[in-house]
Amino acid sequence: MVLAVETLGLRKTYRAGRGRHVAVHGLDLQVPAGGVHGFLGPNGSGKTTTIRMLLGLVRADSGTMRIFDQPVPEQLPAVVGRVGAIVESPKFFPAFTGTKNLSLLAEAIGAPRAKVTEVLEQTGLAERGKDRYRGYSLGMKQRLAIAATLLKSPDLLIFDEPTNGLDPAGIREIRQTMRRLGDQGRTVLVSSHILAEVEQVADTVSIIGHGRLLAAGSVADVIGARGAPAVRVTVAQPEAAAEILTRGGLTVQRAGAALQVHGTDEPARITYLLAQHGLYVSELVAQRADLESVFLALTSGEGLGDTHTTARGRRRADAAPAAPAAPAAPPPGTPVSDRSLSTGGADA
Ligand SMILES: Nc1ncnc2c1ncn2[C@@H]1O[C@H](COP(=O)(O)OP(=O)(O)OP(=O)(O)O)[C@@H](O)[C@H]1O
Repeated sequence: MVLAVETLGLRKTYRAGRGRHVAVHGLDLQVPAGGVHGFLGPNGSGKTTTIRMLLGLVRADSGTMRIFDQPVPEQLPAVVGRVGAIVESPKFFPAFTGTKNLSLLAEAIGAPRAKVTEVLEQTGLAERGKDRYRGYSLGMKQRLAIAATLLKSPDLLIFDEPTNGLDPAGIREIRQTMRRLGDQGRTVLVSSHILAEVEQVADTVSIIGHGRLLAAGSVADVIGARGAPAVRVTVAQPEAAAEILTRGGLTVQRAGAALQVHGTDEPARITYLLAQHGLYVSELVAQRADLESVFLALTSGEGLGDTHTTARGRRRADAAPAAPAAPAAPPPGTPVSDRSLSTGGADA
């Protein structure tokens, strides 16, 4: 597999009080060349720090990084022409049109004028190029930022949370733009903590928590390996029901007032176990496995997972990261170590 980006044992610590906080913790990342790669993790899991290290904006403590097989940051000047990134909101002149803003940038980097029209088309802004930037919606502003990165025809595009603050229509536009770029054979590395949008657009994903890789591979592989279907159960006494189902060998998570039950795809087994103890369900919904459920299971304890009951019936509000009750063996093409699935949080 040809890789656009590869990191090995990447580590970054920041000073925190008298000690150090581990932001990126021995991260092994592999981004295949061509297509859209979702770089997923909860807030504070180390996505931005990783991207900033790749772009030479922050120095790594240890580990290696390669972009298109060139070691970076050492060889960054050799590959930077092939890389376009949006890490922070770029600055445009509000009183100038989109076209004018892009023309100025094109001139600055020596890109041909025809390129401006081309990138406006690629980002779906052709119709609005003559409008002033200050009248653009947030989604259009973000697409203009993407258009600006496309001026130099990069092979690798790195977007850090590109849909932050956008409404659903804006999110869809960015998603379509990323998909179009991936279909053109470019590599799009997009970080996000919003699963639904990434699941629809990504070919492959890496999921991180506390700066470690928790799962990676194609979206189908990652869901297939860990996204066992769940059943959502609403019952009058959820605490008692959770105990009973856990004793019955099922894995139970609290999901608001309801329970999320893994370990069986037979809802009848759940009703049977509960009815034996005089508990009757008011609602039972079999749920499709998706990236979101995998993500929540892998990152429970990272601040996103719900309180859940363990096999011993203990309630843990802050379980160790990556603690699905029975982690499946990593499927082929899933460079995940058991260590990263079973160890605790950052050891700053
Ligand atoms: N300059 C810095 N100094 C100190 N700590 C930092 C710095 N930058 C990031 N951190 C810490 O490092 C950890 C990782 O942060 P990072 O921004 O990389 O995560 P993230 O996954 O991108 O999160 P988000 O989605 O919120 O942007 C966090 O605990 C953060 O507080």
